[in-house]
Amino acid sequence: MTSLTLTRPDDWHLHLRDDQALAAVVAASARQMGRAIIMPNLKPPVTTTEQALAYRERILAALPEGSRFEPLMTLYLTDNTPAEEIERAHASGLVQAVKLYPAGATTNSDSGVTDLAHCDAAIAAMARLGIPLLMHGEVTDAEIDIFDREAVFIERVLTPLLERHPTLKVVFEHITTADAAEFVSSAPANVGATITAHHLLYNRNHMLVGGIRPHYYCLPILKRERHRQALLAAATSGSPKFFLGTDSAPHAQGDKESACGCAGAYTAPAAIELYATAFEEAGALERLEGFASHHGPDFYGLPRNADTITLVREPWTLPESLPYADGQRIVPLRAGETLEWKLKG
Ligand SMILES: NC(=O)N[C@@H](CC(=O)O)C(=O)O
Ligand SMILES: [Zn+2]
Ligand SMILES: [Zn+2]
Repeated sequence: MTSLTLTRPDDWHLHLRDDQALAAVVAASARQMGRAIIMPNLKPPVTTTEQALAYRERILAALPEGSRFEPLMTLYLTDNTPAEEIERAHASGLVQAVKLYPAGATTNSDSGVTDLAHCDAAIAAMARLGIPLLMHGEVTDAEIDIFDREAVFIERVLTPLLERHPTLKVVFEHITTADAAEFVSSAPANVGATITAHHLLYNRNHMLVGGIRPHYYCLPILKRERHRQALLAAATSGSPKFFLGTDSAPHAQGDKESACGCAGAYTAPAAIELYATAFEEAGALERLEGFASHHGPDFYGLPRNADTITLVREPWTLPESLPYADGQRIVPLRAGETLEWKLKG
């Protein structure tokens, strides 16, 4: 196969940051994706509908001329989010989901939820209004090993939540384990999951063998090969529960290449090409369109995109770094390496 045309994909998990960083990264997603679910973990976090709508305006203002990219906004759930805020979000028509960060789990999650019991009224409103809860699915207890935090989250947080709110739409974000893939596969239709390109392409050896490679460090952390294989099987299974969410998470080069480096992989510049690489490796390129372009909008109850993109088999090399905020640079995942597939146009 030398060319592949797909319904235009959407990114169901994207970090765009703000200000100069936003201006530096938004075009990379807008040229590939029709829409994206925009993560609310800014400093300070996007906790109200009013803030989400203002952030949306800043994103639209940062887009290249003529772009039709649509940011789908989210609210950052806190211990104090009132049910009325969920109602305002729903009434706006522009806020599509609410994001759960367990307090301290990841980048800018300090204002996150300490115990879901505090959020019961807000979650009941979400279940009633059909607003999905997007979850960073890791526990944060110091005694739980970082490689086990996702599996323990299923047992301690996700299972009891779904018992209490069985009709709540839940997206288990950026899943990284066989445990999560199995849980979602056997859950009812209101439970879906996003899978990143980097978790389909890499295991923890890529990050740690022959030197520590900070650009592969993200949360949830890369797992062992058995888990990567389970994620590939889920993504290429054709199941409508699994869809594309890059979790492209830009951090300046200096903040990654540091004695205490930030978590996050910047994959937006070659997102669809990275997914095509993973699907081809699994011998399942014909399943890419469902995963990238159909399952997400179907889950969210939104129309599929009406236009298409074309990938061509044309090797190209990702730049070593790209311009970022305040004169800094940013290193995309696979920097300086060659990709077989290239987005046309
Ligand atoms: N994935 C990451 O490693 N980092 C994300 C936060 C997140 O999605 O957990 C970020 O905002 O940098
Ligand atoms: Zn996360
Ligand atoms: Zn993320």
